[in-house]
Amino acid sequence: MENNPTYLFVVAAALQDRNGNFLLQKRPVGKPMAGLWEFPGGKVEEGETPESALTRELEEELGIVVDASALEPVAFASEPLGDRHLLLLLYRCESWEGTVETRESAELIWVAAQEMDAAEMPPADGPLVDQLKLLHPISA
Ligand SMILES: Nc1nc2c([nH]c(=O)n2[C@H]2C[C@H](O)[C@@H](COP(=O)(O)OP(=O)(O)OP(=O)(O)O)O2)c(=O)[nH]1
Repeated sequence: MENNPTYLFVVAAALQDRNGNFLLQKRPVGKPMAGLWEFPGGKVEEGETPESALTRELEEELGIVVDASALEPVAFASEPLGDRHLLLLLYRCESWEGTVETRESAELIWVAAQEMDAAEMPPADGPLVDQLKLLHPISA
């Protein structure tokens, strides 16, 4: 799908800590939409499932190991992005191995879904944030 000229296929994670806050990272200088806050993740590459792509991205970007079974689908976005069409799958994840730390010099913040409106995010993310606000509190 990565090379499909029509679709940009992206996966992202709403990592949730014990306080119920979610992780956002700042898109680095040099990338499109630099400076906006986003959910960690990235493009699905050829031969990957969405879940294997996301576990790869989380290890590359944050140094954590996530089991695909811990990825809970919560929302998706489907909208034009430049001359392509973005399909973004968002998963919630509450458990991982390792300590979250940026591997790509990105700024990280933990923030409640209810407070995410204050963070400037890509246009596709607004409805995703709305879905996070509706989620039940984290499991015991
Ligand atoms: N990771 C992420 N990407 C998002 C979000 N919202 C949103 O519109 N996007 C878009 C921005 C980009 O066009 C695309 C992700 O591409 P990217 O370039 O960051 O992915 P990547 O990590 O695979 O990057 P690269 O290896 O190509 O440098 O999805 C979001 O919340 N998280």
